[in-house]
This record gives sequence, C-alpha cells and structure tokens, in this order.
Amino acid sequence: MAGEPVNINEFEELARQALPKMYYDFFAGGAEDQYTLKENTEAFRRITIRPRMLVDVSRIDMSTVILGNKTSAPIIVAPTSSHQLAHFEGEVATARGAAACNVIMGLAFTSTCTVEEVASSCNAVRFLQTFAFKRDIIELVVRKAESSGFRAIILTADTPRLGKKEADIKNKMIAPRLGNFEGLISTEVVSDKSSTVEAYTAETLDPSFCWKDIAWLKSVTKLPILIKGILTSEDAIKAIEAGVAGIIVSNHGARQLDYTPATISVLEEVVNAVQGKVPVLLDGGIRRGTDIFKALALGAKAVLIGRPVIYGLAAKGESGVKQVIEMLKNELEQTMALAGCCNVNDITRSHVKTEKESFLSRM
Ligand SMILES: Cc1cc2nc3c(=O)[nH]c(=O)nc-3n(C[C@H](O)[C@H](O)[C@H](O)COP(=O)(O)O)c2cc1C
Ligand SMILES: CCCCCCC(=O)C(=O)O
Repeated sequence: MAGEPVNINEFEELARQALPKMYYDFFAGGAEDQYTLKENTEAFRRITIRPRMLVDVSRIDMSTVILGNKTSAPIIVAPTSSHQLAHFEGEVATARGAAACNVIMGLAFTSTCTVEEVASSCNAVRFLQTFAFKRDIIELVVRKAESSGFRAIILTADTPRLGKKEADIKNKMIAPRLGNFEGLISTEVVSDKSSTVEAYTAETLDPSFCWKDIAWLKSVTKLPILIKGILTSEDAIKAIEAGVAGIIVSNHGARQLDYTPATISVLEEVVNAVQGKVPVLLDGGIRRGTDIFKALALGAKAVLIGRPVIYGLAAKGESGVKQVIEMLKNELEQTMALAGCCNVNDITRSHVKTEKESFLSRM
C-alpha cells in the first residue's frame, strides 16, 4: 500500500503485514463458517442513508453522554483481549489512544496489561468488562474496577463457553500471559487438542451463570452494569427486569455462535423492546463513519469498535489507535455534515432506509 492508510480496511492490511499469521488470525477470525463475521459488515451495506439538504452544517457536534460520562463522539473502544499480541505496549497504548481522542476505553479483564497498569497510564473514562466467570473471579474484577476508578462494569453474556474458532485450532493458538490472572490460575495452561485460549476460558468461566445472578452481581458493586451480547427483544426485556443500566447489542464480533444475525439487523428489535428505559449500544462490523451514523439512526446511543482498534495498535501502536479512532470520528463528522445533521440528536430513524424498507418500496 502506497502512503498512509486512508480507511480502516487499509489499517487491517497493515496489521496483517505486521503480525505473525497466528496472531492476525486470532484477531481477525470468527467462529466456524464465519457466516456472521461476513454479515456483520455486509448488513451495513444494505442500509442506505436519506440525507437532508440545505441545513446549516457549519458546526458539527458529535459529543454525547453515556451513563453520565461525556465523550467527544458516540464511539467506545470495545473490550478485546490480549493486546500485547498486537503491540508490546498492549492495552496501555490502546487506552492512551482512546484518552487522546476523548472516547471511553472498554478494557477486557482478559487483557495482557493489568487493570492497574491501564488505570495509571491515562485519564480515559474506563469501563471494565467481565465474563460470567466463577464468582471469586467476578468479585476480583469488581474490586479492581472500583479501586482503579472504572465507571462501569460490562458483563458479557454470550460466553458460557468459548466459540469454535477454527483458525485458532489449526494454528494451535497460544494464549499470552494475562496480567490480571497472574497467581490466580495456571497461566501455563496447555492443551494438545485445541488452542490454549480455549483452555484458559474453560478454567475460569461459570457456565451456570444466569439471569438471577445479575442480582448477585448488583449486590457486590455500586457500579452501573452494561450487559453485552443481547440479540433479541426477549433478552432485552429480561435485562431491563434484571436492572441493568444499559444494553450492548453484540454477537461478540461473530466469534461465539455462528449464524446469529448481523447486529445492525436486530438493533431496532432491541431498541423497540427497551422503550428508552436504558441506553442501547451496538458493536460488530463498524468500519466506517457511515456505519456509526446508521446505528445511531436505528436507535443506538453509541457504538463499540473492536478489531479496527486492534489493527491500529498492531500497525502503529498508540498513534495507530489514535489514527483509527480519529478516522472514524472524521468519517462520522463528514457523514453528519453531508446528511444534514448538526448533532447526534439530529440523526433520526428517517435518515436511513433498511433493506426491508427498500424491498417493500419496490413492490
Ligand atoms: C481479538 C478479539 C478479542 C475479543 N475479546 C473479547 C473479550 O475479552 N471480552 C468481550 O466481551 N468481547 C471480546 N471481543 C468482542 C468485542 O468486544 C466486540 O464485541 C467485537 O470485537 C465487535 O466487533 P468488531 O470487531 O467487528 O468491531 C473480542 C473481539 C476480538 C476481535
Ligand atoms: C486468552 C484469553 C482469551 C479470552 C477470550 C477472548 C475473547 O472473548 C475472544 O473472542 O477471543
């Protein structure tokens, strides 16, 4: 590629060149046939934008407030594990990149750097993600989140066990040392059948964790809980009943159950079920500012960005993370200007046409 990357796909190509195949496959890959992986991005292409002309767009304000936290744009770094496999500075560099762009940093508990290292490295607003781990591990997550100034807990609900990522199995993917687990479980987990990533999670997850256990989680923390991995109205209603502070529509970047729908295609179902009671966020397949615009038009308060941030990190460390986030912010700003929206509240349902609506209008 000649010159600087001009879009996220070019950052992905830089990351592919920078990383050993095993690590690139780990970051880029999805579960099984990778049907959902492809759909997550393709479904955005089937939604068109209905722009409005002759609006005064001389000043565009992308800022918003998420669970009481002001942010420069409706963009959050998605919690993703193992950043030191992308760059030696790992999540510390990612968080600094997020801080430089004034967006919220979602940190995975399965990070390579520790919670404390990330917290002391930057002043980004931070949310800490936990899986449905065994309870003593969740209690540790909560203690670390509270003592290190995190503003919310993200509970990932879609991972009672790890999805089958065939590239990792073929590559015999070796999990890195995960800072927060040092001394807690064996960090030398080995498995001759599959990737050590799978072995890691098998040792820590509690597959019996269910809706009633959210009451327990709420009893051990004062932090707001965002539930991540919701794809249906039925579960959205259960999440509201369980008292979560927000919902993240997500299929885990297509790394868990294959043949789940593209997240953007079920966003509206969840938004309608939630009836404005809590904010609804979305991740999966966001690669353009136009994708963010479409998600906001369909009712998302903000989006989370997973792989693009990792690609920026792999390509150029902290400055790559910053460039990726700035690129998406600039593209969103451009989209808002050209669509006639001065701030995020101006982006409405009537600014997009879904595939179904296009189909019906042709009949
Ligand atoms: C390499 C990788 C690791 C991930 N690790 C986690 C994790 O530890 N916890 C979690 O809740 N989600 C994890 N995710 C899912 C992301 O939080 C997010 O849902 C997904 O990446 C969004 O899709 P996108 O990559 O297309 O933006 C991971 C995703 C990737 C690509
Ligand atoms: C090395 C531990 C990896 C934990 C699982 C991370 C994850 O959620 C993923 O999709 O990968």
